[in-house]
Amino acid sequence: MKRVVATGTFDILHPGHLFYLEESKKLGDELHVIVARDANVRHKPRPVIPEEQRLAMVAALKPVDHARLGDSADIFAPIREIDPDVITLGFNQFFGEDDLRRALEIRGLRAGVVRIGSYEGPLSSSSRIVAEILARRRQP
Ligand SMILES: Cc1cc2nc3c(=O)[nH]c(=O)nc-3n(C[C@H](O)[C@H](O)[C@H](O)COP(=O)(O)O)c2cc1C
Ligand SMILES: Nc1ncnc2c1ncn2[C@@H]1O[C@H](COP(=O)(O)OP(=O)(O)OP(=O)(O)O)[C@@H](O)[C@H]1O
Repeated sequence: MKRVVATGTFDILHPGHLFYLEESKKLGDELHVIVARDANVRHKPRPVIPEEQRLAMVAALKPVDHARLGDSADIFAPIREIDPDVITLGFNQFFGEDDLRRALEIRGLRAGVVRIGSYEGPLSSSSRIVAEILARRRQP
């Protein structure tokens, strides 16, 4: 049984998320998704949707076998528990592949790392959807 781990914030779901999760699932038999904790999303504006609600929506997607909230303090704690064969990185995730490989090796974790490509849809970005809503609802 080959386990794959995908990660992300998944604030406002769109086809790019689905593409990333479908491509991740193709790399193994069981897809586990780690959803970022609200408090850990510091590299961009805080998510609009609370973490439990983001988790519930991700868990309901077809390619997803298991979804959980990430650890608050140690991002490698869920990886130790799941013990995946592969960890996928999305096209715009800030972790470098080699940095992640090194961090896993130092901790004695055996997972390989695969970068997934991007899906080019018109509104395939949570932040672009938020910007579009703000633009359309702005008072004249
Ligand atoms: C291997 C790996 C494990 C992660 N584990 C956690 C975790 O336990 N808790 C958490 O809050 N975020 C975790 N993250 C980070 C988020 O899931 C997400 O990748 C990060 O916030 C970047 O968000 P983005 O999808 O908006 O680029 C992990 C990321 C990676 C690559
Ligand atoms: N258009 C897309 N094509 C492929 N993968 C995507 C796409 N959008 C997001 N992903 C991937 O889905 C995962 C979760 O993405 P995230 O929650 O950061 O959404 P996002 O739409 O990129 O957010 P934001 O627009 O706020 O940066 C990440 O691994 C990310 O690379």
